[in-house]
Amino acid sequence: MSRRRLLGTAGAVGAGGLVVGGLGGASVAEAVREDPDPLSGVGSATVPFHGDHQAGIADPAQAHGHLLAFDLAPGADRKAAAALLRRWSATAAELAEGRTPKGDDTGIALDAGPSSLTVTFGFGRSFFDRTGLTDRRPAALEPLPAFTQDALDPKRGDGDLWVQIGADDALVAFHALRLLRKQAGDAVRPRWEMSGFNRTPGATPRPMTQRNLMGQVDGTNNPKPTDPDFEEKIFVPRDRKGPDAWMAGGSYAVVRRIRMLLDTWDNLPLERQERVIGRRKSDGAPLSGGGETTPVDLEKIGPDGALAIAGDAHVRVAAPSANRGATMLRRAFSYHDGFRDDGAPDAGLLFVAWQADPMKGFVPVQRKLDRGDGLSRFLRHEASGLFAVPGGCAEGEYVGQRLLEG
Ligand SMILES: C=CC1=C(C)c2cc3[nH]c(cc4nc(cc5[nH]c(cc1n2)c(C)c5CCC(=O)O)C(CCC(=O)O)=C4C)c(C)c3C=C
Ligand SMILES: [Fe+2]
Repeated sequence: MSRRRLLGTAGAVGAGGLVVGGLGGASVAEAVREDPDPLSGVGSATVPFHGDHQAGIADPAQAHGHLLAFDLAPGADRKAAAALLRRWSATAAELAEGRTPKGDDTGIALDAGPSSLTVTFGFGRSFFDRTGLTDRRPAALEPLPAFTQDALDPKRGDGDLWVQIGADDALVAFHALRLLRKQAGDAVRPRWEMSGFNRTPGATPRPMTQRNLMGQVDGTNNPKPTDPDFEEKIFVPRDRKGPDAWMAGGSYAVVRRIRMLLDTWDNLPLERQERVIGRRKSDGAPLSGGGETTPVDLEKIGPDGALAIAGDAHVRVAAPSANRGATMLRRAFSYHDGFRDDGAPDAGLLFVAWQADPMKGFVPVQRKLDRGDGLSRFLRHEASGLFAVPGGCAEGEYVGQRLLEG
């Protein structure tokens, strides 16, 4: 405690500095660093909450993630939902800046900086009926079609409200989860929660594309914010008109819990693993040649006279060029929830795909993968959700305000 001072009043020290949170009970004074040690790069990194788009979409996926869905409690109406989103937005904005919301006595994130915390809010299809807003429900929220290989658990899918939390520190991420849950009180009932992870920044000698639990470099051919058509493919146009004009600047999130049959996969020889994806495992380079970022050549014939990228290789079947340009931004977290009764790991990918319209992103691609993807033998789609994620808000506003007050 040598560098700390106990304050008799509640208060938070702002961004850049830090500190915050109480030490336990509500009557306990808050501990504040008088002369804080500088934060590491990871701890001090911030992602602004306010902006045209919500945070947690086009920025890199963090090391820790929580995906949560809530249903509105019986009797909670549009007004209650508006009050909740106002409160949640204010809290998310404060946390993203490294400030502690008034009254936070958890102490969970004490000492830590914002660590690239993002909180992203979305609405599920059922939200609109529950709040009397059915006529404002976007057509894009039509339920996803059933895919033949789906084995979905409805209790772990969909929901009225969806929250995605990401941070490069596990306690910072949990802190946000804890506060948002507390603030929601009786207005909502938790429906499902899934937690996941990615590689921690700084764990590799240089920044690299993530690896998934199958060991593959995953994310290479994602659309980039610098691509000329990125905005158009991923976000709803800013000049959107009609009943869902409130979605301007927003995006649609498809969330799939995809279990990997890791024991089966790990028994597959390397060469066959690479054939299934169409890329090298070591560095993610396409089997058609070059390095990780070399464009995939789907026409290339190998020395054996066969296609270098097999007919059922995942990258061939999923490629935009094979799906009339269908494009999505994949921003996933790995998960491991212990072991199943048969001893196999309950592990895989919390796959989150972002697009301006699911019918021009996830749906056509998944239809094709469902039929002809070599990777699907090693996967089980176990839960699914589709959420309308409104555009970002300015300071003093809240996410979803145009819907809830428009
Ligand atoms: C419906 C869309 C997709 C699902 C579901 C999906 C699941 C899934 N994918 C991997 C691993 C990799 N996917 C890769 C590329 C890739 N995947 C999709 C779509 C879905 N994947 C697309 C559109 C692409 C890009 C295709 C292209 O344009 O080349 C790759 C290669 C590296 C990369 O580009 O990211 C890997 C590896 C897993 C493990 C998985 C389910 C658990
Ligand atoms: Fe994929």
